[in-house]
Amino acid sequence: MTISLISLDALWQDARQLNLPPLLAPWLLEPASLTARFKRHCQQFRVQVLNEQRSELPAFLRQLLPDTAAAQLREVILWCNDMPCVYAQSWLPQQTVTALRPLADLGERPLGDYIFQQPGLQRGIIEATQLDIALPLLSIAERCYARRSVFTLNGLPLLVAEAFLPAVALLGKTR
Ligand SMILES: C=C(O[C@@H]1C=C(C(=O)O)C=C[C@H]1O)C(=O)O
Repeated sequence: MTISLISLDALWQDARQLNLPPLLAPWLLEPASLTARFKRHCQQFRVQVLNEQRSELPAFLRQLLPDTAAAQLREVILWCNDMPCVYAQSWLPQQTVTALRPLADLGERPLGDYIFQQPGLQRGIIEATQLDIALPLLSIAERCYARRSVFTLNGLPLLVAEAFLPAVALLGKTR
């Protein structure tokens, strides 16, 4: 069984009910595409793919993605002006990837650039938590705020989780 680089098994709560740090709150609560928000804040934005493979869904995600046996796991770093800003972990159920072929070979194309263009996109509630993120290759070992939500595209689900790395606080608060 393959596992993700980082386990996001934590106590997740509705982000609107949490007392979030003022500098991070606009990022954690962003209802639209995080990719689009970063592109507004950065001269250079890019996606670094860390891992993309078919995986068994971890038990702690089964309630969020019921009826999902296998999924495509995608782990990326979002870079803004050469600073690592987000570690993202997405779980794309096999039935969703089969129906929406571009999800099968995104490569360095941001997931958000695809899903936010699809008519019929719906987003569930945004949950948030704090958890330890260790990315030795980037010399990162931090307790970070993270968010996650389930998207549905014409009824087909996928889960996106994003952990905000320390560099995000340097990006300022302008929209
Ligand atoms: C869902 C979005 O896509 C972003 C890009 C991701 C990717 O390319 O894997 C993952 C999470 C998001 O930060 C978004 O832009 O909101």
